[in-house]
Amino acid sequence: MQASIQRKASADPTADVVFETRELSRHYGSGDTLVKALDQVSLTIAPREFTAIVGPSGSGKSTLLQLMGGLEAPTAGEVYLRGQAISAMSGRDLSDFRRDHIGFIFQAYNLIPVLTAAENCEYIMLLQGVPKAERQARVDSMLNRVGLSGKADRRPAQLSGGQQQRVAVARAMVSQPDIILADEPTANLDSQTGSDLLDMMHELNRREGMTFVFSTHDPMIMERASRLIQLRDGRIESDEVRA
Ligand SMILES: Nc1ncnc2c1ncn2[C@@H]1O[C@H](COP(=O)(O)OP(=O)(O)OP(=O)(O)O)[C@@H](O)[C@H]1O
Repeated sequence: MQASIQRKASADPTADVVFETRELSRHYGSGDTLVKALDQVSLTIAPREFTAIVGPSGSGKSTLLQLMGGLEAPTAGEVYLRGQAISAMSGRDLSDFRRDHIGFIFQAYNLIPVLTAAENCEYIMLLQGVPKAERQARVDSMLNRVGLSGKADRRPAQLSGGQQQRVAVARAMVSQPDIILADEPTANLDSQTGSDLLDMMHELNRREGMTFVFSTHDPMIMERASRLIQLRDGRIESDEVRA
């Protein structure tokens, strides 16, 4: 009995882990100017978590998110997404993997200014070779879910900051990634707009099971988070599961 349970568990060791970091470090400079932005951080993220990474300025939050997303290379340690070592990939393999498995939401929205809201959402699926009819159906459905179906043909400059960030959420979700990494997504929004955006992401998390990891100073994100990871000086100071 015991043996069969163990065999079943080892058949898919990543089933209950989306993300894992092992002894992850990122150092800048050397000698007297050495900064351990991240220092041997090990953590796992389970499916459907709504995790906030918090901590004082300079504690390593953005660095951790950048390393988790493969946007920066670690000095030491490993990053795994669904059991695949992102930290061992480079070049085209890394960018293709990132495109297909990770959604990013940035503080400054980072939409392509010459494309409409719909085209911004469609862009990654174009690169993935998703057929046109499916692209359009997914974009329509996603823009509807973020409350922007009437604004599909507007370019970013014709949208408010909150609406642009909704497009960014739709763009991150529409290619159905394993996880969404959001770096201070509400930092440029007024509190009502930020609160509405968070309610929307929380709803997507609960209804569709999308896994989110935020780096943030925003108390509104902390209130809604199912898990709070507190960093200090590049290390995990506390890790609290709340739901
Ligand atoms: N490119 C870099 N070169 C040198 N030091 C860096 C670099 N990037 C980050 N650091 C340093 O690493 C440490 C962690 O920075 P990081 O941006 O991850 O912190 P943070 O918690 O996100 O801060 P904030 O809340 O202010 O955004 C800081 O001491 C920072 O100065």
